[in-house]
Amino acid sequence: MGLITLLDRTLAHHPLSEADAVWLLRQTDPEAIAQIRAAADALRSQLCGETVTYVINRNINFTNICEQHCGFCAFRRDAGDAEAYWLDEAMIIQKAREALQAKATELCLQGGLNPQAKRPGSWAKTSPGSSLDYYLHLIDALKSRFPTLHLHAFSPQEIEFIAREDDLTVDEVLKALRQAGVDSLPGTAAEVLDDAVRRVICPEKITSQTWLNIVSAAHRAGLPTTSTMLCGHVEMPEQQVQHLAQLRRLQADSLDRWGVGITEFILLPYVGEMAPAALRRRVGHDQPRLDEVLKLTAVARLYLGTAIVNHQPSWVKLGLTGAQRALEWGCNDLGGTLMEEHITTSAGAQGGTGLSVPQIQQAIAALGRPWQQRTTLYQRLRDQPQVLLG
Ligand SMILES: C[S@@+](CC[C@H](N)C(=O)[O-])C[C@H]1O[C@@H](n2cnc3c(N)ncnc32)[C@H](O)[C@@H]1O
Ligand SMILES: Nc1c(NC[C@H](O)[C@H](O)[C@H](O)CO)[nH]c(=O)[nH]c1=O
Ligand SMILES: N[C@@H](Cc1ccc(O)cc1)C(=O)O
Ligand code: SF4
Repeated sequence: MGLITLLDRTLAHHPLSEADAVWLLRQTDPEAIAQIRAAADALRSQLCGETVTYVINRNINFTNICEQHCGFCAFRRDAGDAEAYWLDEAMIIQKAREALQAKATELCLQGGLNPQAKRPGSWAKTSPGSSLDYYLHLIDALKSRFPTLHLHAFSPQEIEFIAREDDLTVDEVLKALRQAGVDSLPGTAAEVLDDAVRRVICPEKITSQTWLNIVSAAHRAGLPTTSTMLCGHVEMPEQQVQHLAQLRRLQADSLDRWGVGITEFILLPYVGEMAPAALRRRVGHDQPRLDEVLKLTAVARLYLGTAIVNHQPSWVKLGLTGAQRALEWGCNDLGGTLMEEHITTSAGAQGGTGLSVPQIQQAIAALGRPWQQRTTLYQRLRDQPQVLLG
């Protein structure tokens, strides 16, 4: 089958096969790549329309103390290191209050896996207390004060960490967090869902199957998730497509069984500049290669098809101009204002740590597209999409 026929079939919602997706990723001819971009952009237009959405949120990375040592992570520290930090609850509440004043609808909470983060409480069996009680107390402190803020919190890796520390099941942890006020989970820690890649870049992390099981368990517990892929390091096109295939299958299964699933796909290009030297040297580039990221952005849009319709680039990692380009390669969302970001910024990302609402709106308007504020779960917040003139 020729390229044009394949792309036309995809636009007619014929699911792309894994072999065809790999073949698309291997295209190097500029004309072929232009066709792939155009098809991804057309599918975006068909499934999402022209409007580009964004969310007003604050990102809080509440501790960088982490028991793991992922090969790409410049953020983690050991307890006692000069730059180690662990925000207390009063500080987190203060940040949430500021977020609400800035009209945020969401707090995104993620941190290191800190074995000291324990509290006495109903789940505690021994003296320093339980990990789950620490997280529950934090969520309750935020939800009781700011009941309208959507709490997008804790990656599948953090869920597994809590369960392991307290000898609980993942289901028990998810149920308790949901009851306390967690509204959805960030789908980070996915990296590449291929255990050969994970052995190289994050050998201590949960396996691919455990990530899939926890995301599925979250959906079963009524918690939507996002989905991500950390790309641009040691992985091959086959492994990238394997990752997308597992997301597509998981989404079909979750929506079919529980009517709750993945809300968006976010490509996270590896930033190596200040990341640990071993992987940085092996990868051989410090900032994302935009043309590779854009091609993968387009193929992800085409492969995920009607299964995951919202695609978001990471402006933190690509810069706002790179993220604008991604909006022409299949993306329909610009993500959050963030207000602060520490994870990829500490790795040397150049996109900055926050965007104002006017910056986001102007970046979208400059592409001639309407913008609209959304909630975390993609409900549109204003009645009419608006276009900034001039
Ligand atoms: C830092 S972790 C925070 C939550 C938790 N510690 C975990 O690993 O799931 C969130 C995500 O940031 C991303 N990340 C970390 N370092 C990065 C880097 N140098 N470049 C791009 N993304 C990075 C990874 O995809 C990781 O899963
Ligand atoms: N939280 C970080 C993000 N993105 C989060 C999104 O803005 C938002 O929470 C999501 O779209 C929910 O629907 N990106 C980063 O690069 N770093 C973060 O810490
Ligand atoms: N964008 C992710 C969260 C995230 C992404 C990248 C990071 O480096 C950190 C966090 C989500 O909302 O699900
Ligand atoms: S990516 Fe997450 S788990 Fe891995 S070292 Fe960094 S903070 Fe820890």
